[in-house]
Amino acid sequence: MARKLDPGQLVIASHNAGKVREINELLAPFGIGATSAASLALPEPEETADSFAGNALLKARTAAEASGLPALADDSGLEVAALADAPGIYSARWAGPEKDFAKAMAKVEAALAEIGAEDRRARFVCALALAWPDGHAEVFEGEARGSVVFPPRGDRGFGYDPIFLPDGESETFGEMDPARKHALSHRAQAFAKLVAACLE
Ligand SMILES: O=c1nc[nH]c2c1ncn2[C@H]1C[C@H](O)[C@@H](COP(=O)(O)OP(=O)(O)OP(=O)(O)O)O1
Ligand SMILES: [Mg+2]
Repeated sequence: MARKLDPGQLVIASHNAGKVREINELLAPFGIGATSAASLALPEPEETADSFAGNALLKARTAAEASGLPALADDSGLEVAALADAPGIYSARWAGPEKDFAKAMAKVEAALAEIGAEDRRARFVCALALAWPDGHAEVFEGEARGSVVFPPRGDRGFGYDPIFLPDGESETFGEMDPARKHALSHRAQAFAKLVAACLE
């Protein structure tokens, strides 16, 4: 049995504004007041684990310990099949310290061109970790399957959204209405599992 989350205060342990916005939109129907890690000036831990779940747990535990509140962290990334699932857990790092995702998307295109790959299959993966100050934690994973397209399309969303075309859709995550992204995304899939386990 997963531990239930009280509708009190929750810290969103992320320094990525795009993610924080999406997580707030997902939390809105549950009446949970969320504070951002940035507004509490929480430290940004080094992501030393070798999996999405491991890094999500590390971020959630650090924030729960520092704030004394339950903390929700998200570790996510883009896996491109022809690139042996790169950039994967290194998705943020491919954008460099300046967080230049135009550069990161161009790197994906160049890496595919370099090996002459025609296979464009890709997926977004998200691990959400919920940690309490006493050390208890729960992790939930979700994925969205699709393909990468070039050139990038659309300026909604964040990160690699402009090159991700979900299976069965005609618009990239960068083009589509945010509500549509929430119906399909890796983050929304993981969140639905969290809701079923910890909020209902
Ligand atoms: O829905 C998404 N749409 C587009 N790109 C996405 C998405 N979800 C993850 N991504 C990419 C960009 C992000 O920078 C990286 C996650 O890296 P990740 O370490 O989990 O997040 P981060 O460093 O940006 O913020 P933080 O660790 O403070 O939560 O994967
Ligand atoms: Mg990060």
